Amino acid sequence: MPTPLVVSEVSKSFFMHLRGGLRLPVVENVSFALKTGECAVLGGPSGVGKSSIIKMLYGNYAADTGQIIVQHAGRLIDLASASPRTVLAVRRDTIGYVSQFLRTVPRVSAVDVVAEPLAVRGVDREDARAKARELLARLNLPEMLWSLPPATFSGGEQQRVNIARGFITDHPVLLLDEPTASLDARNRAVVMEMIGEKKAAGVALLGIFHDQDVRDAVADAVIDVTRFAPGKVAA
Ligand SMILES: Nc1ncnc2c1ncn2[C@@H]1O[C@H](COP(=O)(O)OP(=O)(O)OP(=O)(O)O)[C@@H](O)[C@H]1O
Repeated sequence: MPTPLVVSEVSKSFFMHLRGGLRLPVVENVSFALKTGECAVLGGPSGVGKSSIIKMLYGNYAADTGQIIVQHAGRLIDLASASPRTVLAVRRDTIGYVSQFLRTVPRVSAVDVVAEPLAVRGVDREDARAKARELLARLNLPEMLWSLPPATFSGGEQQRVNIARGFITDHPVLLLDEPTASLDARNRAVVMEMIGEKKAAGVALLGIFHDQDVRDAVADAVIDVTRFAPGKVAA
């Protein structure tokens, strides 16, 4: 089965410059591969480093050591040593990300927030908006909110805008950081269905899921992050 993303011996520490340069090791020797058409889930207790791993894969956090190899534009790229320009190109075309919280932009409507990733890839703006409306309707966001900026939306409404924005493109790799944390059962079910459709389309997904029922429904593989605790030799 094709592996669009391979993580090899990645380690990460945080340096607390305001605490006398204290070094906080978080994960060591992180190694796994994502498979096309499957959803892998990062497991382990709070604080073990799940979000930090996702953020390294998206280039938000730098890895200290190791490689993050992604198939991008017909080539293999090591994200751990890629230039910022390459990281941005990978984000536009290859790796999508649904973060836990929506970063709102003042005065931009929910529809345009969702449509933007398609628009930057050259899709006609009206076509992008039509697809955005379709996703917002599917995620049961009330139509009267579509033309408003999401800054004042509830936590669950903002999360649905964020999910629509992350799912609107056809990135071959999709990272999900607790996308269902603030959702009710009806909308959690919609997201589980959307994840199933991504798998069927051949997308490789990596997620963190707070809810056991969502995890059980979507996970093809569980990556236990306690294996990568500092001082342990990863199996
Ligand atoms: N930017 C940062 N600066 C300093 N320490 C950080 C930073 N980000 C994360 N950490 C620390 O790294 C450790 C792992 O955090 P991370 O958020 O990756 O854990 P997690 O497994 O996702 O936790 P949770 O399930 O609670 O979300 C924690 O001890 C956290 O305090």
